This record gives sequence, C-alpha cells and structure tokens, in this order.
Amino acid sequence: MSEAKIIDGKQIAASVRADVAAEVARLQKEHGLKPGLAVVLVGEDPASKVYVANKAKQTVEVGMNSWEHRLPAETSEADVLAVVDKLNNDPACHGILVQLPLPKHINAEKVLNSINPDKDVDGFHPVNVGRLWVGERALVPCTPTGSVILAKSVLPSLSGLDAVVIGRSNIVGKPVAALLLRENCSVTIAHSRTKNIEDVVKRADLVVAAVGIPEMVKASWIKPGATIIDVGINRVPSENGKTKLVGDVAYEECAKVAGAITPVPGGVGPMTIACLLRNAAQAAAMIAGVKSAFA
Ligand SMILES: Nc1nc(=O)c2c([nH]1)NC[C@@H]1CN(c3ccc(C(=O)N[C@@H](CCC(=O)O)C(=O)O)cc3)C=[N+]21
Ligand SMILES: [Mg+2]
Repeated sequence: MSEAKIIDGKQIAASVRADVAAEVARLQKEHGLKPGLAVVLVGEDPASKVYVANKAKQTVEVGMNSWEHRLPAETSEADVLAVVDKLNNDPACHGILVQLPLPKHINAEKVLNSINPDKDVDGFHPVNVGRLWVGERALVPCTPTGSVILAKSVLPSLSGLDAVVIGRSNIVGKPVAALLLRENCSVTIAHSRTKNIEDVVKRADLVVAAVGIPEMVKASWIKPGATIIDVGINRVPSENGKTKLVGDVAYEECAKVAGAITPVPGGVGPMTIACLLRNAAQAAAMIAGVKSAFA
C-alpha cells in the first residue's frame, strides 16, 4: 500500500501570509490603511504566552500594527470588558482576539459577545456565526478556514464529497461543517454520542478530526484514499520523559490508508495564525468600506 501525501501546513501557511502581506501593502498604498490587530491575554498560561508571542511576531512581519494586552490572572471581568470596549472604540484597531481559555471567574461568553462583530477576527461572535450560516459576508473562524484551505490543496473540488467532521465545538466542528456545506460537501457531524462512529467515518472522502482526544481515529476507520485533516493538538508524554504533540488521528497507521493527511505539528496549527492575519486584513477593509482581497 502506498503512503499518503503529507499536506505541508507550514508551507501553505507561509503562502497565505505572503498573500496577506500583499493585501496589507495594497490597502496601505491605495487607501492609506494600515490594519491593526490587538490580542488580549489574561493570566500566565505558558503555552498561551508562546502562542501569543508567535502571533505578534507574524502580525508585524505581514506589515500590520500589533498590540498585546497582558493582564494578570486575577483581573476582574469588568476590567477585561473595559479593555475590549476601549479596543472597540479605537479606530486604529481593526481586529480583537481575546485568548481562550479565560480564568474561571470571567464569563467568556459575555466577553466574546462584547467584541464589535466587525472586529471579531476569531469569528466567534453570534453575529458572525449567523452570517456564516446564512451565507452573508462574515469573519469566519481561523482553524476551520485553514482546514478547508488544506483540504482544497489536495482536492481540486470538494463538491459532492462525503465529509465527516468529528467534534461539534463552536470553535471548530460547527464552523468547519458550515464551510464544507458551502463547498457542496455532504456533511455529517459525528461526536461522542455517535453510534458506530468508525462506520460513519469510514464512509468519508474527507475526514476533519476535531475532538481533542489523542490519536482517537484509527486506520480501520479510514476509507482507502480519503483525505484527513487533523485539527487536534494534544500534548502527551513521550518516551524520553518529555512531552510531544500528537493529533486526534493515529498518524502512522492512518497515513498507510489515507490519500492525503496533515501532520501534527506542522499541519492545521500554522494555518490558524495565518488565517487570523487574513481575517484582520479583511476586517480592516470591511470597516473602511473598501474592497477586500479575501471576502
Ligand atoms: N481566541 C482564541 N483563538 C484561537 O485561535 C486560540 C485561542 N483563543 N486559544 C488557544 C488556541 C490554540 N491555538 C493555536 C494556534 C496555532 C498553533 C500552532 O501553530 N501550532 C503548531 C505547533 C506549536 C508547538 O510546537 O507548540 C503546529 O501545530 O504546528 C497552536 C495553537 C489557537 N487558539
Ligand atoms: Mg481559532
């Protein structure tokens, strides 16, 4: 049996970032517009800090303004809401990302719903969720957008394909299902209560795994030649006493059956940040009322 084609998320993310850099340069030249992205981080989670630092670096690299608001873990909900309100009213800021998870004493839903939907670069606000499902111009969540770009990099058309999404979160499962439906896939959302999940997944031409369970999807679940997009990023113990990242898919065995597969790391992860920058450029153009290269 032949090995699956490995979908290179790092390389495709670099090409998305190059497109964003070109769009940022065009907005500057034609409209004197410099997109700006603000990230709000509450607390000291070390993984979050690395991720936020990465985002800030890449934001500057594509030519956008970048701001980081690092608040102590014990910051009150009212103070977080006040920071969001200030950014909502700052004309230089076109995109606001509040890093999740938030500390337990803060109502995350309340904070996310307080973001101006036109600056909601995560696409988590109910207004953007609604716009996505009815087919209006929307800011679309980054990981789902990146996942579909990766699928399209190996499948010339998604039209008519059986797509199975594993996971029903608001962050990935539901929005990726909306995007695949828009691409004319027949979409099934499978989840922890799905009966005979392996049989359901086995029907799929395209599998998007977003459950957060390390290596849950086995080779026996995969139709030969299927495309696998692995959204999972799970840190697990490794042989040498350290930790390593694995996806929601048992990569080695599934790569023997699939037609194409994303690795972890180096698959969907890098696409998430690239699509965040893309959303910030799109938000800036939309707020300014000028044409956008992206939506
Ligand atoms: N409001 C909000 N929006 C988010 O989009 C959001 C968030 N909060 N909170 C945290 C999660 C996590 N997340 C990642 C994005 C990229 C990588 C990424 O680039 N991962 C690399 C590996 C990085 C490593 O080696 O640790 C890869 O998969 O190749 C990881 C994680 C976005 N998130
Ligand atoms: Mg995301």
